Amino acid sequence: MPQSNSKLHDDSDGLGTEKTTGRVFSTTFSGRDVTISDFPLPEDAKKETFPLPSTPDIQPKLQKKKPKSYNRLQTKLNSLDITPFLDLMLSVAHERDPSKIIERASTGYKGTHVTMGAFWLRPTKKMAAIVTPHSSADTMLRLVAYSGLNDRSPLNWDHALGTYELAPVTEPIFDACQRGIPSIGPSPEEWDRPAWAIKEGYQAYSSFPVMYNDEFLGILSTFYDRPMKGPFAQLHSMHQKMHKIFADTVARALVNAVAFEEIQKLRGELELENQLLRRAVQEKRLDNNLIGDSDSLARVMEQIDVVSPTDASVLLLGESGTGKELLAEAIHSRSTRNQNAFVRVNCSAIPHELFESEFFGHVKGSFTGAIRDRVGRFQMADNGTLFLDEVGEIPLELQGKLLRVLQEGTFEPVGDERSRKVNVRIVAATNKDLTKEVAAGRFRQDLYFRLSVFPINVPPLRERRNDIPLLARHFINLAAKRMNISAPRLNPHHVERLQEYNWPGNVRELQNVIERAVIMSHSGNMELYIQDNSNATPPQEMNVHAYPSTLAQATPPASAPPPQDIITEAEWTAMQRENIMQALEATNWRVQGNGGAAELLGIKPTTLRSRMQKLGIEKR
Ligand SMILES: Nc1ncnc2c1ncn2[C@@H]1O[C@H](COP(=O)(O)OP(=O)(O)OP(=O)(O)O)[C@@H](O)[C@H]1O
Repeated sequence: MPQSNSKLHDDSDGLGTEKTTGRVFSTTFSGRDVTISDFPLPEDAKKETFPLPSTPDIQPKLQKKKPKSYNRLQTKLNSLDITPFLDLMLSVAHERDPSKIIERASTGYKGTHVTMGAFWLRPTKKMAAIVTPHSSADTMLRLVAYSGLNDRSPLNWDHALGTYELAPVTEPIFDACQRGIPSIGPSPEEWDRPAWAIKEGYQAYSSFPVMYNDEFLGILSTFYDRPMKGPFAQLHSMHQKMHKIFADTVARALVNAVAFEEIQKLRGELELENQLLRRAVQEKRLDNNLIGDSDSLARVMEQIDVVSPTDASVLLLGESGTGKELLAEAIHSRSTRNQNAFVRVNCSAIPHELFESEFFGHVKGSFTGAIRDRVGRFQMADNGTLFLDEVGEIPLELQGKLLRVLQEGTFEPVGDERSRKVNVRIVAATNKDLTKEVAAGRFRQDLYFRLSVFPINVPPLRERRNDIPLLARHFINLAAKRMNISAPRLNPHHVERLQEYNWPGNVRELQNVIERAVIMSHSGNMELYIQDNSNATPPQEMNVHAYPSTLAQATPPASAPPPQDIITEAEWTAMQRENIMQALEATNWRVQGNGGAAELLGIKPTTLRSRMQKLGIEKR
């Protein structure tokens, strides 16, 4: 049953006399905070239902004694327009911004004889978006909205204790509401009014708990300037029903809005995290893929850093297998287009008659075999990067069409007259000397100029031998991981041999040689099969087709390794020493434990220590 208050504190000294400029107030009374622990919850409290009072009949006495007043009141009640209330409830229910719900709540207290409305919230974690959780956790109430009589805004509302002063929730109200029970005081006799209520002229009140699924969120209260009894009991009863709807609507709207905000926040965080992860993956890919610390590769990377963020066309020039495609990917990853597609076209692999369709797409039926519409590479790369590998292989008669897209950004799919507009950044690569091709009339000069806005020369591997050990280790690890075996060791002798070789097939050939060696390795020992061509002069222009398979070139004789592979005892000791030093250096001289040098070398820490002693290895 709704409660009336029999016991009340005069809490004039607990009104929270501090003046504040905000609209959020601590609720204090009797000089202390109201805490939920002050009012232990009865076990079965939440299971009870609390019906509202049935609407009382207007006093028959009044009808008899003062028929005029009775009629006036009856007319007023009959003509009560609840449309604004319904509109307010709807707008609260649909609102997704918690602070706007609070704002609207403060406008919901209008009603005949309603002098003041107040909304207190528990500063729980759930409501953190609205009220900062208090250090005493969620046990204090805060006044988050209130309004004065009729249209007077809280700003102008002159309270006896000054503007913005707090009318605190009183103990009996709190006690009832936090158990989910409304607290009703229809007249001063049934409500032991505190001094501030007397001063303000509040004669009656009703307070409703704001509950969500048995959870007490706060209190909504209204105060009246006259006793709501006798002829006004019916009005008060109607107000209570509206009040109950108001409290329930606010509770649901608030919980939904807070949850919605939380979802938005999480979605934002997730998006950000995804972006960071994508970036991390990209950087990792770059770091993992582009191996090398030679000066010449560093110079290439400097140029890539400069040109990547621009939209300039880049022409990568270099022998086959030098890493031009990897560098093209690096340009894309470091550009502002990196969230969009990187599309590769190998111009040397497209049959002549399919070039146009490959680049620009086609519509169904435009030629024999065009059984459905096809999107061309330019369309796929819209807002991204199009990598034209082996660009020197594009037939002369198509070069004009390509030039037009590069100049105007428009093209027509085969069999379609409508132009398409695209925004594509071009990175091209070739192992041909394009100036010679231009001179020979096989490549359009205007297209050459268009493509080579920013030419980058990628040095062959033999001109950056410093990169060889790093690349070799990288490829050993990759191959071992793929084969699910532990990575065989690369010893100084291997390195020496790899660095002596001329690598006409560049990094691709090195990768092949290493992969083969890993496949053939036994118990961590690796044999390299490299054809000794150290004196061979690499051709000026080369492409993959002009060369026999490097793997075939490197096929070892079926017999045992050649005699030059045998090393002396002294060389062996030096190699061992070097190997141990490398492991120690790599682990910052940590001998044992996870990721320690002993683990790297695949031996026991005690064995490593005794070898270090034998070889005279001491920390530098
Ligand atoms: N710096 C590098 N670090 C790691 N791997 C590399 C590096 N350079 C090249 N590679 C690897 O070598 C192989 C050949 O590289 P890529 O295909 O990029 O060369 P390319 O110059 O484009 O060759 P082509 O002209 O024949 O198309 C690839 O497997 C690539 O991953």
